[in-house]
Amino acid sequence: MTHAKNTPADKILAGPVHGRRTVVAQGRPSREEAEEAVRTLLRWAGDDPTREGLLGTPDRVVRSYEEFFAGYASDPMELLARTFEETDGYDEMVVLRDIRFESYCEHHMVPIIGVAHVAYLPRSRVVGISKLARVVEVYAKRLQIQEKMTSQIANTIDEVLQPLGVAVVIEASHQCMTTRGVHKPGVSMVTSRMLGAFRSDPSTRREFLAMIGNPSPAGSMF
Ligand SMILES: Nc1nc2c(ncn2[C@@H]2O[C@H](COP(=O)(O)OP(=O)(O)OP(=O)(O)O)[C@@H](O)[C@H]2O)c(=O)[nH]1
Ligand SMILES: [Zn+2]
Repeated sequence: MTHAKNTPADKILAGPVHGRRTVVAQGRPSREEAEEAVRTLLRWAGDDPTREGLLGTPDRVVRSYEEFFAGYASDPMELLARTFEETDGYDEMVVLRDIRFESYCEHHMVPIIGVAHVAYLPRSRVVGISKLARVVEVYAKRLQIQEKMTSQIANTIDEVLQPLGVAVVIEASHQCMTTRGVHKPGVSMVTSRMLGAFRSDPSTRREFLAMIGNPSPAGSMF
């Protein structure tokens, strides 16, 4: 079997990396096979993949998939490797709120669009704040359910930084519920994972929840 070259998933190493990087390298279809699969779906939808307007579509869809699923090629643990210790004793929570993301429902492969709020209580070192948003991005750019994505983000920060606590809240709209199936536009799903002080200390949790504000009114954001 041939393998496409220089695409994000080609960087994936064979063999599981503690479940963080999903292994698809072995048996990965070629780019041509992926494009043929798109032609099959176009025919399944009732259209003609040889008509002019659709000729370039398989290539575009495969390129889009490289963007949508770029997260399989990254190890989020590595993103948090660089930390800073010169904080002059800063020991309050660090909160990054309203991190917008687009993910994809693993049941229907349609978008999950929302925001993540991420906080941690540093023990002695802090991480560059963009890296928290990058961790969200890596997990979002995979097939997901919201609960798993919420846990993965919190667990990764906890494992690498070993802070006094981690909190992650995600609010998102699932297009599998809004544009198909039960058709309930305006519904958003809210999930949270609290670790360490955020779990054990109600006042820490309250402070975090106050900082991120109330979940947005259903559907107003996405
Ligand atoms: N818990 C959870 N459920 C999700 C998430 N994304 C999608 N779902 C749900 O996954 C379920 C899949 O149910 P199935 O009955 O197997 O699929 P389906 O026949 O397409 O279901 P409907 O969406 O109700 O039409 C649906 O209830 C979806 O709403 C998620 O992030 N978390
Ligand atoms: Zn779905």
